[in-house]
Amino acid sequence: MQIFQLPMGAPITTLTDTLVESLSEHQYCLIDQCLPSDTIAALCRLALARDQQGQMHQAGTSKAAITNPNLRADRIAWLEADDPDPALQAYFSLMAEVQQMANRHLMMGLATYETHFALYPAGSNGYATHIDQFRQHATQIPSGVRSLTAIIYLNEDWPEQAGGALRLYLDEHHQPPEQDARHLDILPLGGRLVLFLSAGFWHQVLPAIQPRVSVTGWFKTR
Ligand SMILES: O=C(O)CCC(=O)C(=O)O
Ligand SMILES: [Fe+2]
Repeated sequence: MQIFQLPMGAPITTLTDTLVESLSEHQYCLIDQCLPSDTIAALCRLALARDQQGQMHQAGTSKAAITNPNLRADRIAWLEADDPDPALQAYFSLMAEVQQMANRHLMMGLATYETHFALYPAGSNGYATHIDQFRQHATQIPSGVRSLTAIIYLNEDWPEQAGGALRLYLDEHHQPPEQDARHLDILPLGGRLVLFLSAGFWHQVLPAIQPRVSVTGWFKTR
């Protein structure tokens, strides 16, 4: 598994090269330190504060896309791009850059972005194996569908024994794959950005013994 580390204050060309190369070659991309650590910490505090203020709600699942609707443990709060919070502004700017790069260099035609904080409580079961996009008929042009998934993890540190990895299944499967099918286990380390083609990967969140905080979004094509 290749994980790119962005040097502090890396020029945007470094991010572009990494993202474009990795997405076109593997259809996924992992970048550590995607935002300064104080921004990640501020986002984490904000997510926890919103939870404490009762602004998060139990996430639902879309029937056709999930194998076991009883197994999605996170609480979520949707986010608005015009939120004045500085950490959220930094987050939305980074996502705007990602969108621009994907469109300019990979012709992805990404038009809109929807995003939420997610908080999996301590001892949660995670999120059962699912895919973020309904499968389209090969001749259909996808429209208004989730095309690129973007997750940034917000826990400052994350010991491996805490569980909670994102298990990304690597091969194409027409049905949810068995747990031991070829996969990557990606630890939810603060500042780590994971991008993948929404239609391309079955994935799940493994059970975690500690609270797991992230911000997850989807770029949609029109
Ligand atoms: O948090 C993660 O690692 C993945 C979350 C996810 O798959 C989803 O919200 O659709
Ligand atoms: Fe997902």
